[in-house]
Amino acid sequence: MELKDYEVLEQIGKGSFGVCKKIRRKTDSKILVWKELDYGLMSDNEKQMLVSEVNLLRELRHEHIVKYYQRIIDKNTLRLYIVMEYCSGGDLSSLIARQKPKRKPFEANLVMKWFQQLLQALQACHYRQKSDMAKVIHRDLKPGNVFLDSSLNIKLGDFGLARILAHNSSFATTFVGTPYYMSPELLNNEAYNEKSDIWALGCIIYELCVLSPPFTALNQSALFLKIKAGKYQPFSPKLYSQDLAIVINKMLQLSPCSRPDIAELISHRMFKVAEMEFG
Ligand SMILES: CN(C)CCCNS(=O)(=O)c1cccc(Nc2nc(OCC3CCCCC3)c3[nH]cnc3n2)c1
Repeated sequence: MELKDYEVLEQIGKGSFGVCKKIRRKTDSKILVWKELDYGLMSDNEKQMLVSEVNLLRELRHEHIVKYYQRIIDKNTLRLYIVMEYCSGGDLSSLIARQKPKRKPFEANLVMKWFQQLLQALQACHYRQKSDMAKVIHRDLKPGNVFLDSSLNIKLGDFGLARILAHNSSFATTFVGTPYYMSPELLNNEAYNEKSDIWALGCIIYELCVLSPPFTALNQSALFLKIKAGKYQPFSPKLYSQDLAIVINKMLQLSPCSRPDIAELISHRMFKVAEMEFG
């Protein structure tokens, strides 16, 4: 397939990597998206990193990870197009923003479903990382990178791209969001590890229950102090199980080794109850 095999429908948004557009495949009218990246300003090293990130994207196949279809390189415009599945439910950050004015947090069953699906998606990534020692994918886990399909199932977005391009000065400066989900170890410039994802996931699940992240501040330095202090407003368990509140608290432990890992979380009894009730 080439660029001419697709029809551009509309621009969905702009990310640190470039532009995201909704497209239609002409052969079967399937709706997809592509992300356009300008690699014209990239050094050879950055291009190499981009190639390896895209190759990793191709290998991550999981029902709760956005499906990668193909990449198209346009040597005339020095642009890379990455074709992926379109998630009609949009991104979680927009969903939370729409839920907030209703002052009604998400249903407990929905939060547990999304929690379980996010854990399954992360497990697929971590497993992949383990088997391929060559490269650990840095995940930029945040609600804006978590999408939903038409049945409100989770589709974890393409994190690697944002990270790769963040190294590229021209990209890093233009799109800097507030790093609400940054873990204490990352603030201390320690190595990124799987437990950093557990922290970010804890922040996201907390936000689904409270409709705001556990750590907020008016500026970045105040936010960093709050994260390093690790103190946050406990959410009222009246809408959610005590188990959930305890698990989130463990995921937001300052020291990475005190946080549970994916395996512990996936097998937690709080998911069992849900399965028993709804089979
Ligand atoms: C029911 N409605 C209220 C739902 C509103 C929802 N419809 S919507 O307005 O077109 C809409 C909104 C946001 C996303 C999507 N689908 C989507 N977005 C992606 O990336 C967005 C991009 C990410 C980086 C920053 C800029 C935006 C994807 N990447 C791979 N697959 C993707 N799918 C659709």
